Amino acid sequence: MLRSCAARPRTLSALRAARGGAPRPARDPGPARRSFSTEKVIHKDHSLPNPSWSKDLRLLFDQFMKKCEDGSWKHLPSSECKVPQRIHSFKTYFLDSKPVKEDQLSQARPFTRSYEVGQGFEYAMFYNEDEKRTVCLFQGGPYLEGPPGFLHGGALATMIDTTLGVCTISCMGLFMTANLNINFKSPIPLCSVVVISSQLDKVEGRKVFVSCNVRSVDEKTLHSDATGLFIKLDPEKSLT
Ligand SMILES: CCCCC/C=C\C/C=C\CCCCCCCC(=O)SCCNC(=O)CCNC(=O)[C@H](O)C(C)(C)COP(=O)(O)OP(=O)(O)OC[C@H]1O[C@@H](n2cnc3c(N)ncnc32)[C@H](O)[C@@H]1OP(=O)(O)O
Repeated sequence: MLRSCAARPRTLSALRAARGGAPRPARDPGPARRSFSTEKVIHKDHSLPNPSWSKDLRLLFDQFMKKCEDGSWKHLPSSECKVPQRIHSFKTYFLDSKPVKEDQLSQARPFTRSYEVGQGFEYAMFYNEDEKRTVCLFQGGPYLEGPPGFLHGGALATMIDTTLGVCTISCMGLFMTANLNINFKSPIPLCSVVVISSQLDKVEGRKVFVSCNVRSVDEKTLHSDATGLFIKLDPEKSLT
C-alpha cells in the first residue's frame, strides 16, 4: 500500500520503530509474481511490476522480458531478503573482525529496497552475458527528491553504483566500488523513468573498469554518464 508523505515517521524514534520494529506485513503479489529459492525462506522478487509502476516502466519491462525469450538477456531478480550464499562468501572477507553486531545485521536490508513500494527506488535489471552489459529500468519515487520536482543526485548515484556493481558481480564475482565518476548532464524529473545502460569495458588483474549512461525513455535526453572502478576482493586482506 502506498503511504502518503503525511504518514511518514517524523521523529527518530518513530523512524526507528518503523525500521526496526515488527517485521513489515507481507504484501503477497499473487502466484505470478512470487519467486522461490532453494532455501526454506520465500523471497519476494521486488523487480517485478507493481501498481506504482508507470506505463513507461511497464512497457520497457515488457520489451526486455521479450528479449529474454531467446536467452540473450536475463531478468535479474531482486530480493529484499539476503542471498545467503553470497553473503556468506562476503563475510569470509571480514575474517576475525566483527564490524557489525549480529542483531544489527539481522535488521539489514539492501539500501535500494528499503522504501515502501513506489516511494523510493523502483527498478528492474536485465543482464546480457555475451555482451557483458546490464540495463537498469529505474523510476525514482517521491521520497528521492533533490531539487524541487527532480531526482536527488545521490539517489541517481546509488542506482548507477548498483547497476555497475551488478554488472561487475554478474560477470566476475565479489567486488567493491573503489571509484565512481559521474557527470550529471540534465536533471531527472521525479517519478519519471530512465534507462541506465552499463557495460564492462576492461579487466586489469583485480581491477574492473565499467561505464554507463542514463537516458530518458525516448533516448532523446542524456541525463548522465559515469565510469566506475571495481576491485576484486582479496581473501588475504581484511576489509576492516
Ligand atoms: C559489493 C557487495 C558484494 C556483496 C555481494 C552480495 C550480494 C550481491 C547482491 C546484489 C549486488 C548489489 C550491488 C551493490 C553494489 C554496491 C557497491 C558498493 O557500494 S561497495 C561500498 C563502497 N565501497 C567501499 O566501501 C570500498 C572501500 N574500499 C576498500 O575496501 C578497498 O579500498 C578496496 C576497494 C577493497 C581495495 O582495497 P585492496 O587493498 O584490496 O586493493 P589495493 O588498495 O591494493 O588496490 C588494488 C589496485 O586497485 C587500485 N585502486 C584501488 N583503489 C583505487 C581508486 N580509488 N582509484 C584508482 N585505483 C585504485 C590500486 O592502485 C591497485 O592498483 P595496482 O594493482 O595497479 O597497483
